[in-house]
Amino acid sequence: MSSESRTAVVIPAAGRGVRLGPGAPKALRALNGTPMLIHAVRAMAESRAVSLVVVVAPPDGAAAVKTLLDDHALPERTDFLVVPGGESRQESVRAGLDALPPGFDIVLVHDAARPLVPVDTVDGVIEAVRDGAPAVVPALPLSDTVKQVEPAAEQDAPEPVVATPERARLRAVQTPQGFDRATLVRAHESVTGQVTDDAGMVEQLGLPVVCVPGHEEAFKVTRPLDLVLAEAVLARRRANDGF
Ligand SMILES: Nc1ccn([C@@H]2O[C@H](COP(=O)(O)OP(=O)(O)OP(=O)(O)O)[C@@H](O)[C@H]2O)c(=O)n1
Ligand SMILES: C[C@](O)(CO)[C@H](O)COP(=O)(O)O
Repeated sequence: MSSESRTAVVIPAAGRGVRLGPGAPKALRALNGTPMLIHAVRAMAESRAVSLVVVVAPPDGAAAVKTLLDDHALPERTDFLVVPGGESRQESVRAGLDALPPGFDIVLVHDAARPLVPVDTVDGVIEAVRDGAPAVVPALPLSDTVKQVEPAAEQDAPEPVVATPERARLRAVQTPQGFDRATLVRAHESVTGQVTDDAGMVEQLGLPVVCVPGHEEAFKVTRPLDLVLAEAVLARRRANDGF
């Protein structure tokens, strides 16, 4: 794939954010006064390689998300589309893919819930796809030892440990995940089971997926403590910009 290849990003933003607690859909909640989704959109549009961003809005919230995008300053070189999402992340990504116009050979899929990913991480993923990998995921080594368990039937009941995978061979994967468009479309057309990320669908096609370095600041806002961390990261960026 050449450096002439055009890149689009699909941002699934249709989740409710149940683990974050009661409130508006997660992507619309504020971080430092600005909706998480706007941070995520800006993070993608900061890459000069990205010329289209497709936002997948909560099913009944597409009009509100369009207004939100219109009301915030975003780079003029990037086009934006908004489509309604589905019941699962997988369905939402599929809705975004269906809305992609022709002419984009590289597609990134980026969680609205990872609003602070640095542009160097985004560019690293795009570069690896341009270099010929059909599927690329940013990833970090784990800090904790991981146990495989037999899940308990009751919440908080003790769970028997089945195995301890070798930590050095494990990675925690983030987004944006990057794909050769035809590969991602084929994965979404042919893989029907439950998956938790798009690269997992490509794996199921038997195609290679590679990891490139992720970034600590690309963490996913999932639980309330993550909001505290996200605001602290933004405060640190502001302080650094001040010097
Ligand atoms: N039906 C869904 C579910 C999730 N997502 C998006 O997928 C990303 C990752 O999902 P997650 O962090 O699990 O978000 P939620 O599903 O909102 O979280 P929860 O499971 O706590 O409800 C988020 O940007 C979320 O908006 C989506 O577009 N459509
Ligand atoms: C895609 C993802 O962010 C990669 O780590 C993650 O799998 C999404 O999981 P979620 O439980 O749907 O947030």
